[in-house]
Amino acid sequence: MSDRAAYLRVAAQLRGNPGQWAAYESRGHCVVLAGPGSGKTKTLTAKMARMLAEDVHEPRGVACITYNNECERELEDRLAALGVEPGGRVFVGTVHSFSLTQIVLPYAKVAGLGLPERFGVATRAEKQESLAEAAARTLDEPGNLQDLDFRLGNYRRSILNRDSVEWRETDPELAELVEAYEEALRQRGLIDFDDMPLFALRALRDNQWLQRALLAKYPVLVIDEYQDLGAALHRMVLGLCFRAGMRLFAVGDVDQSIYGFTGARPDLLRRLSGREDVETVRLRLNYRSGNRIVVASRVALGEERDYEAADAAAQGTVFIHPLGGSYERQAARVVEELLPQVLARHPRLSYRDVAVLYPAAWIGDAVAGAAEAASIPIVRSDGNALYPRSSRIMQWLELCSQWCCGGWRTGKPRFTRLVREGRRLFIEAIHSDAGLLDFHRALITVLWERRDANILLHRWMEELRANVIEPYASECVALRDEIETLATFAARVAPAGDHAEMVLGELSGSGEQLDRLTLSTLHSAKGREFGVVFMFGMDSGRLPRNGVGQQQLAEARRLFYVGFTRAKAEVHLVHTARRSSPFVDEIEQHLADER
Ligand SMILES: Nc1ncnc2c1ncn2[C@@H]1O[C@H](COP(=O)(O)OP(=O)(O)OP(=O)(O)O)[C@@H](O)[C@H]1O
Repeated sequence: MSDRAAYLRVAAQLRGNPGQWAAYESRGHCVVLAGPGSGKTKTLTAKMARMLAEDVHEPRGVACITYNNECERELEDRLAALGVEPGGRVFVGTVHSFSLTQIVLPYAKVAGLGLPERFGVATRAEKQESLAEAAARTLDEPGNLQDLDFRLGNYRRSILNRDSVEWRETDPELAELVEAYEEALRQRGLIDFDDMPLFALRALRDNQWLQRALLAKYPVLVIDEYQDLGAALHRMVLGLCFRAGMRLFAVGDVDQSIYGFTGARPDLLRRLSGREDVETVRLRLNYRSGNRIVVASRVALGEERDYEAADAAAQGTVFIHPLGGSYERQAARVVEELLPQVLARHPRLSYRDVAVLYPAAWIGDAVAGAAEAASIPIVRSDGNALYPRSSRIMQWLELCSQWCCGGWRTGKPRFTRLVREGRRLFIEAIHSDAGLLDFHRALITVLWERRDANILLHRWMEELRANVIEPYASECVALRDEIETLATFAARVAPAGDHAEMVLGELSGSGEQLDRLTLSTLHSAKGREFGVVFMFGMDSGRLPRNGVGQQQLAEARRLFYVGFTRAKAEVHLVHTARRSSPFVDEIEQHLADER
């Protein structure tokens, strides 16, 4: 299951760092608390590979939970390098997918959750419809539905006990709205994303045997990015690990908590590490960034930390660029002037080592436009991307396209991976080895005939959708929103769509296209690293936004810190002339003091 030689090689690196080694050698509950680039994920993945090989015997396995699909993708890539493949005895996924696939779907009926036999996961449109109905029923003036959705989500995520006074009295109107909304969903035979961990918690709380069943399957629970995972997961951890007996290995950094608006609670990580039955390990060395970047990042955070660069010889550089004009003009300067200078300074780097990070997707439009005008290939992770890169079905489609564009010859990716990932995706529809064989056959039949990077994407997708995706997805309740995402994308590449000319090679990012400049929101860059990072749009009023309260201000600062600490060799802070963010001003002052 894991590649012993590979994880032992990593272990040899961890041995040189007493903290990493202590975590790797830990026997009981262990929490690693450390700053950016300190090797939390490296330690976690090596530890997981080791546990699968040495501590946890087949058929038992390890469940690994992380924040979102993007983080899952990063983890899976890193685990794959250690020979650990998700599926079977290894679960890797978000708290929502853990709740749905490991608890709610298999046990809803026996755990008495009161869900109909064939419930579905609501699409965006169905959620909106249910919310509109609930708002019309319970509120005199429903107002903006998007605002309501946001407030309702926060309320559901933050107050978990529905029988409590807190639930009824903190905001009685909102509590009533939530209940009406959930009722409207249930009448349609649906649950939504926030329901998943809530139902899972309820099932675990009311059924001791279910906790034991999970323990039997997964004696170890591994959690990455704990600071952003919220109250529901924390409750699950308390029950599963400290009462039922699962062993916990968690990593996180409260300074990188950037999802307060979705219910993240960094204090829960502090509480966890404060427990007497948990071994807490702290790491100080930053293996990613040059020393100047590490020192400046402490200024960016605005709090004293004792972090330092692991390699004192690597200095790193911080640049500040006040640029005039619109974001479009500024983006053109970045792409046409600054980027070539970077690549000239670092001949070993190419586009794939550089990221442009920005506070909001619409600012990314300017950068994407400039890159396109300069014929620079990009890969974009934000809400205005052609499709959400976090979508599981789109990730699988990318893999399939890579196989068709040469992977069938090079083994990158191997066909077995397409089948394995497909099985995870359509898990509700593939029940047996014979079923898996049918899936394998259907997939190879479609893909083998379409191994051509120049084929129009809509042609390729039409066949795949008709012969593989639709027959299997129709049986999967967990995939309904993913299918909606796929349909939106399919419409854009269809003959009447705005990307009708797109060919398969563009989806796969194959060949030369694999060397692409990363464009991402600061949020989506979490957990990643690049040789050079441009932080674009670092203007006052954008980061932080105008008029925000103390908590949001602190979170904006942490977001700036997260972006800053993605860089190994260079950070470029790009802002509109005379409109710099106060965070940029602080760095500028620090650089001036250093001189
Ligand atoms: N002991 C080590 N020896 C050499 N390189 C290391 C060591 N530990 C970590 N690294 C390298 O440091 C970089 C950062 O590691 P990793 O991504 O695991 O850090 P992290 O703590 O998860 O970062 P972040 O919280 O910023 O996402 C990676 O390139 C990793 O390979």
